[in-house]
Amino acid sequence: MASRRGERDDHSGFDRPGKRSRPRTKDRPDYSDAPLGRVVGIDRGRYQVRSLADGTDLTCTKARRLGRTGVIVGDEVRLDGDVSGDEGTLARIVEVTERRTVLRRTADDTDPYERPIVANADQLVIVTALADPPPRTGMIDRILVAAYEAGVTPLLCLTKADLADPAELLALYEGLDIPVFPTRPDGDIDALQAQLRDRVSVLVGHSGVGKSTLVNRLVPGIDRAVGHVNAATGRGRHTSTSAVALPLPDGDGWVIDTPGVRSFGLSHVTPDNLIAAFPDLAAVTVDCPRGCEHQDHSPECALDGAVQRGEISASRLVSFRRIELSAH
Ligand SMILES: Nc1nc2c(ncn2[C@@H]2O[C@H](COP(=O)(O)OP(=O)(O)OP(=O)(O)O)[C@@H](O)[C@H]2O)c(=O)[nH]1
Ligand SMILES: [Zn+2]
Repeated sequence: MASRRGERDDHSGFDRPGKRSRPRTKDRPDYSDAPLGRVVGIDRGRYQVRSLADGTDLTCTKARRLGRTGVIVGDEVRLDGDVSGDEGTLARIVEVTERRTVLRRTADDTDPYERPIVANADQLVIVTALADPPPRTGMIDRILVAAYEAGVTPLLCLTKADLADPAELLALYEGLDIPVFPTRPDGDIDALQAQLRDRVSVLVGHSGVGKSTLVNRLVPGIDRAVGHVNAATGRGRHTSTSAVALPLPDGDGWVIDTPGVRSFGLSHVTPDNLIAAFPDLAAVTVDCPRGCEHQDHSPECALDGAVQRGEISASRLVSFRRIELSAH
């Protein structure tokens, strides 16, 4: 049973029915002075946590009452147990502090199972190759929606600028006020580094776009495995398997690398939330008929009139209507 000992939760008894007569908050130990750490990786039930006090790397278990998926990469957590970080020791996560942001996705638009992927990111870097594999604007739009829904500021990093000109793609997004950073092997990444400095930035992109290559440049010495794009499918191998937070060498910033994704499901986003991710359009829809779905076929949708009068850009409306939430 030695291997299970680390999983035990001394406080799980507080959930027993007989103990409910007093308010539960009073039953809980007060962890407000317990040391803080940031979850930097999760692997087979063990949590890698970096102490916020002294930077020590700790291996942790999790209090059972936090639930099966209650702790995600980027979480700031309170720790109990052995926080020495010495070889073979285990600390325990006893509390997750309130998340400033939560990035979620679903496997596809019909998947009812929402996967929170990263907590507390300030920025979301959408990593898209300009070629090999070719850019998929539908995917960019979807990740943008997820970013707005999460309360995270989106940026666009366009890799492989040595292979194709970014102009065409940039034209599509010029009205969106999103910072754009083209990268190429023979160019510097100073502007991107300045944007990431002192912030927590999560990198999201299709497999094979060059995300690992980028992380290796941002965090020298980290040595993320670089895959190879399959010539037939244009897809990369899934060389990374779970999100991992890496400290940037200069300043207090972090990048959180996520596994390459092939799709970005939004079944957790309702149509109301979707329009909220397009604030310029949302302002116009107050003039729509009741129950308007704001689509091409929607009679008297106020968005069409606003485009005709030049009040909103046509490409913004196209971008919005391209995202069909099939689950609703
Ligand atoms: N020409 C060119 N090739 C690049 C560039 N960046 C990355 N590559 C190549 O693209 C391929 C995929 O790069 P990775 O960094 O493994 O891509 P990834 O997005 O991490 O892919 P997964 O690990 O599958 O998620 C590798 O062969 C890289 O050498 C670039 O800016 N220009
Ligand atoms: Zn409408």
